[in-house]
Amino acid sequence: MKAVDAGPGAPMSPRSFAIAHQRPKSSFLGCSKITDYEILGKLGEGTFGEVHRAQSKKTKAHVALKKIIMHNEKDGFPITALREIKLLKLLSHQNVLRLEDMAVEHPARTDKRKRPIMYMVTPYMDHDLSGLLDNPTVHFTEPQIKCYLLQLLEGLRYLHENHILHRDMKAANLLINNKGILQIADFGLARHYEGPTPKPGGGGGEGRREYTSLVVTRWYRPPELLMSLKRYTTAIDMWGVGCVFGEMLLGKPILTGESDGHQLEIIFDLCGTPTEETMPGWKSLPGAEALSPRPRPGNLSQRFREKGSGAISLLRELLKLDWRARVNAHDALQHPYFRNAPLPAQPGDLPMFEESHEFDRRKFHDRKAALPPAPKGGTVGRGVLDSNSGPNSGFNTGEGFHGRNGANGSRYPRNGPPPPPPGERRPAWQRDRDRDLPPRPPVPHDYANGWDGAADHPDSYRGRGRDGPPRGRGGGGGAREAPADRDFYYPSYDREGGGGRREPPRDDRRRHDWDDRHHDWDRRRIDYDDRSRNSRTRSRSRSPVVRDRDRDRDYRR
Ligand SMILES: Nc1ncnc2c1ncn2[C@@H]1O[C@H](COP(=O)(O)OP(=O)(O)OP(=O)(O)O)[C@@H](O)[C@H]1O
Repeated sequence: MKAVDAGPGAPMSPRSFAIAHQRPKSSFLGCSKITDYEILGKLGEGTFGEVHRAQSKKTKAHVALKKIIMHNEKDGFPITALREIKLLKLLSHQNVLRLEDMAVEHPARTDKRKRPIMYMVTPYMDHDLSGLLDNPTVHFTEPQIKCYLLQLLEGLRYLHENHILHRDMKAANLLINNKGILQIADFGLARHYEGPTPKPGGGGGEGRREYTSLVVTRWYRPPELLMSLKRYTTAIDMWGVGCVFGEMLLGKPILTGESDGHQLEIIFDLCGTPTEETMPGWKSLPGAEALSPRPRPGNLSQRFREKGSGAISLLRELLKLDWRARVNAHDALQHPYFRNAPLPAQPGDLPMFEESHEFDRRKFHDRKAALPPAPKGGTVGRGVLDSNSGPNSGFNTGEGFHGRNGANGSRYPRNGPPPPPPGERRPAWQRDRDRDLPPRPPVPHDYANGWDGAADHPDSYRGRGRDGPPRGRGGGGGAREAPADRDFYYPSYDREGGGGRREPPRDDRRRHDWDDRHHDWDRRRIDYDDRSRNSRTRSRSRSPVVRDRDRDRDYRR
């Protein structure tokens, strides 16, 4: 499909974008029944749903089914999921995951739930990059890294030229098949971008309007977002590409911050402390006011010295502190790194690997599984973990409409992760390997705090509703109910002595005021925590978010 650029002066509205991007009708099946697919096993558990592998009974093609879970049946089909579906239906590029069908599962007669469960159907991909990199038997060669990176940049150039911000660029969202094709997945946070599309030689350019800065998973979050820039650009995705590139080079994530403050610190360690030269105007960013980082030159060349000057040079371009000067996808594709030996491999020449998905590592390795997770929310929550059931569990069992079940909404029960289900796919290499990494970072607070999206355009692909106070349900560890007319998820902080999250008033003009008041309220909650617990209790019981904020405060001091 031809990229459509309305030109710098005339950004496209989501509606005109949709009209300009109609995919041929034949490329989308429509709505099938879940019984048209044979479920083969669980592939992943994202923030917003579970992903299962299945085979189409008609075509025999292997597919992935992403279950759209709803916390509350009465909330209806989540509008943010609708937006993700709508966007995915428009996109058509070799390096962007394609939505092929929607499948519906009607509840059994005996089932209490009334609404059907919907599944998004995409082609099955053998790996996600995160899972693949975690496999100790897999070692990427330089031509292979170049091949994946080229495909990632092609996919991103397509998205950016079409005014789409992905906003959750990370290795786990890059799917790879055994034909060597890489595809960008998970458009749950993507949105229409109203700024000018990046121009050759023009970096990311200047942002035109404000969006929420609480997007992108922490390890992949660029410094400008960590410092709360709201007028950001497509350059936020390019930072994520830099992190993924570094991760492919080193075989593990390169910036594994334990809190937002720590994340900034390690970015400064790598890229140098910002100055007016390297990041003009950084001091006036809202999140930088209290920062006085110790000066350091950055150690990028040192850390990647074995990877060659070409890789270092491209990495430097992608990990530029100054988002305006950060290389865009178009220019990155022209970087000499791809023209110098060893040349990029062709996808078809790449070796085949044992299938690997992030979920396997999370379930069997990652300490994240055992931690109380950061509050997560958004469109759809987490179903009950089908730990002790077969691969088809969750299908016609009614799980799709369950709420979250663990402490603080953990995907796991309070006592930590369950034992692996009998017979579930489990690559041998994942049983005996523990990597020395901190727990995976939480998804952006944005997912959790419905109000953050309020800064976004109403047409945002992940915009949030805004009116009315939430109806709290209280009770430790549970989710708070969202108002029926909205697709919010309110994580509960009751155990922390706070209440649930609140959301901004409907009136846009009051939104920013509200945000400020909300932050005050947040701070008060942290103070409350400090006062009300001795330090030992606190370190045991504070949620990661509150802990992060305390740590951030210390860093900022
Ligand atoms: N088409 C697919 N083929 C194979 N595996 C897939 C596919 N789609 C998703 N997965 C697996 O499921 C995981 C979660 O999928 P996805 O990122 O779309 O869900 P999410 O709920 O939005 O997750 P996140 O928490 O990252 O936002 C992926 O990391 C991947 O391992």
